[in-house]
Amino acid sequence: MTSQETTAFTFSREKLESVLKRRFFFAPAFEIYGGVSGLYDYGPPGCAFQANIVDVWRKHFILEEDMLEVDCTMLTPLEVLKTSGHVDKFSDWMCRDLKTGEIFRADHLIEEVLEARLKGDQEARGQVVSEGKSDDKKRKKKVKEIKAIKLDDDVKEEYEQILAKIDGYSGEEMGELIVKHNIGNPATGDPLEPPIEFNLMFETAIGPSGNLKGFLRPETAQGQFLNFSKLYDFNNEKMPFASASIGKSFRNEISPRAGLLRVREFLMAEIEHFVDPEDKSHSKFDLVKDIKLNFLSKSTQIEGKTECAIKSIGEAVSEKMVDNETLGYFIARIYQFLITIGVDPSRLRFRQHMDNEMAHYAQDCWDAELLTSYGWIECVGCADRSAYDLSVHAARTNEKLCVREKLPEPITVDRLEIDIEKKKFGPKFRKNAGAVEKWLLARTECELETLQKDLSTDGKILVEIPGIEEKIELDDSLIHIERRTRTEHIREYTPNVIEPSFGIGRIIYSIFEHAFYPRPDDADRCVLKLPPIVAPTKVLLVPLQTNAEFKPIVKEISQVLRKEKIPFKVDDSGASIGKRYARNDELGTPFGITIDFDTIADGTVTLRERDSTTQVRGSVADIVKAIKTITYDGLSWETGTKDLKPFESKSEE
Ligand SMILES: Nc1ncnc2c1ncn2[C@@H]1O[C@H](COP(=O)(O)OP(=O)(O)OP(=O)(O)O)[C@@H](O)[C@H]1O
Repeated sequence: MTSQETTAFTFSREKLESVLKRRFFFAPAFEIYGGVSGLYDYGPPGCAFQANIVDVWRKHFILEEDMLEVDCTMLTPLEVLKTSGHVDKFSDWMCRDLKTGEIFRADHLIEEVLEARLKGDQEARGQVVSEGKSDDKKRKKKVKEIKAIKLDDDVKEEYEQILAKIDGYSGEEMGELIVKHNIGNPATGDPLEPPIEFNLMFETAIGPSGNLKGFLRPETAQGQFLNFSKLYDFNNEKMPFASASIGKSFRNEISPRAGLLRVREFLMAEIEHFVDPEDKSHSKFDLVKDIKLNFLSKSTQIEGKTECAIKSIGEAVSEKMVDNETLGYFIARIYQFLITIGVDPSRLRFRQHMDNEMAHYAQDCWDAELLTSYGWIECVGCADRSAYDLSVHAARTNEKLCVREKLPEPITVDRLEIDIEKKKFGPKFRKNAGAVEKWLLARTECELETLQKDLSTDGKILVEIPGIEEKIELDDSLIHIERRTRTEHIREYTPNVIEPSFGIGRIIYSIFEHAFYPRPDDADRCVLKLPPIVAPTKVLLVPLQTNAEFKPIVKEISQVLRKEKIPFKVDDSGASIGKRYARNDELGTPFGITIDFDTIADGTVTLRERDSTTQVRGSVADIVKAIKTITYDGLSWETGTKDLKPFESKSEE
C-alpha cells in the first residue's frame, strides 16, 4: 500500500490510542495511583521503537559526522543555569482562573479559543470541518465556544493572522489579545487573570545541607558547552566539530496535554556544532543541496499566511532565507533522518522562528514541524545560537572557551593590553589574588576599553568578580591598560554554535500517527507501517498450527534469527493465523515467517510482508537474507525478495 493510499482514510485518534494502549507502547506513569499529567512510561514495543530510533540517530549523525558524544549529568547547579539565562528566562506565560483555580498556558489558550471560533465559522458557512482537532470530542465539548457562528470576514482574517504568529507574542501582547478578543476560560467563559511568567525548571537542592541549589536540566546543551575545551583538545584542536548528547530533560510544563507531545520528562538528542563565525560553509553541503523541502519562512508568517514554499535547501541558502550553509546542511540532514524513521514527507515542514520567538542572541532558527491530528507540532529545533553560550560561561568562570588557530600569514594588530603589577597583587588581595588576575586577563577588548576609560576618569575602579564577595578596588598602581601594535601568529575566537535539538517522544508520537491506517477491507484491523529499521520487532514466527511436529522447526529457526541478531517473536498460540498476523500488524512487525506442512517436507517457509500482505517462499537461509537486506540495507520488498518464489496465500482469516 502506498503512502497516498494509506493516508486517504479518515484518521481516528481514538483508534490509534486504543492500539497504543492495548499493545503497551506507552502508558501514564503511576497509573494505579491515578497518574500524574505529563509523565509516561514506555512498555516493551515503545522501548524497542525508541531504542531503534536512537540507534538510527547515532548512526545518522554521530557516526556519519564524527561527532563527539558526551553524557552529562541531569542535575545542574543553579549557577550554570543562571549564567545560561534559564533561571531568569526559561518560562512560559500562564493565566489563572481565580474562580476555579484552573491554569492555562496563555498562547495555547488563545490558540484553542480562536481555532474553536474559526471552526464554528466554518460550520456556520456549511464548510466541511477538516479532521484533526475537531475529532477530539472530549476537547470539543470542553471548549464551550464551539458554536456555529459566522464571523465577519475581517475578524476571521485577524484570527488567522494571530494564529499564524502565535509563537511570536510577548506576555504583554498576549494579555492585550486576551482582553481585545474577550478570551476567557474555554469551559465556562469566565474571565482570567492577565498572563504571568512561570519558570519551567524543576528546582532541587544538591546535598543534605540544602545550600547548593540546583535544577533538573531542561536541555542537554549546557553540559556540552561546559566541556567545550576538553572536546576541542580531544579533537586535536581541529575546527569545526560537533558534540552530541542523548538523555532525559525535564520541564515543568504548565498544561501538559496531547500525550507524548507535551510531557514533563522526555528524551532529547542534541547536537552542538562548533563553527568559525567567519566561515559557516559546510564541506558536505553539496551532498544535500538539491534536497527539496517545505519552508514556512518568517516573512510568510508575518503576512499571516501558512502556505509553504517548496524549494531546495541550496536555493534557500543562496537566497539567504536560511542564514548559512551549516544551518542548511543540518536542516537537510534532519529531513533525511525523519524520513528514514517513518515520517511522512508530505506532513513535514520547516518553519522559521519569528524575531520575538527567537532568543536575542540567535541568528536564525528553524523548527522541523510534523502535522498530526493536534496540528503542526515542533519536533526538532535547529538554531544558530551564535557565540552566546560559550561567551557567557567563559565570562562567568574566567575560563577561556575559545579556539586558537595558527594564522597562515602573521598579521599586525592594534589592540588594548593590560599589564598587572603581580608583586602588589599578593599583599593587596591575598587569597583572591589569583582570581582577580584571571578575571582581568579574561576581559574582552570592549571591556578593557571601559575599564581604561573609568580608570582615567576616576583614578580607580570598583569591580565585581564572580566568586569574590566584596567589590575589588583597582588603581593605576596595580594595573595599566594601553593600546599596542603587535605581530600575531595566532587567531583567537569564540566559535558559534549550530544546534539541532530533537525531542524523541514527539517524533515517536507523530510517526505513530503517520504510520497508522486501517486495512481497506476491514476497518477494525489496523496497521502501524513502521519502517523495518525502526520497527520494535522485525519478524513474527508462526507455526501454522499447534502441531508438535512444528516445535523443533520453530526452535531451529529461532536459533538462526537469534544468531543473526534479528529481533523476533514466536506466536504459537492456538489463535487463527489471521488473528496472529493482525496482532503483529498493530505492533508494526514488518515480516511474518510461517512454518507449514511443506516446511516439514522440504525445509521451505513463507515470508509475509505487513503492508501488502504478499508472501514469498524460500529456504530459511534465503528468507533470512531477504529480511536482513530489506531491514538493514534499506532494500524494497520487491528488490529484496526478487529471487524468492511468489506464494499464493490462502485467506488470512
Ligand atoms: N514538554 C515537552 N515534551 C516533549 N518534548 C518536548 C517538550 N518540550 C520540548 N520538547 C522537544 O524538545 C525539542 C527542543 O526543545 P525546544 O526548547 O526547542 O522546545 P520549545 O521551543 O520550548 O517547545 P514548545 O514551544 O513546544 O514548548 C522540541 O523540538 C521538542 O521536540
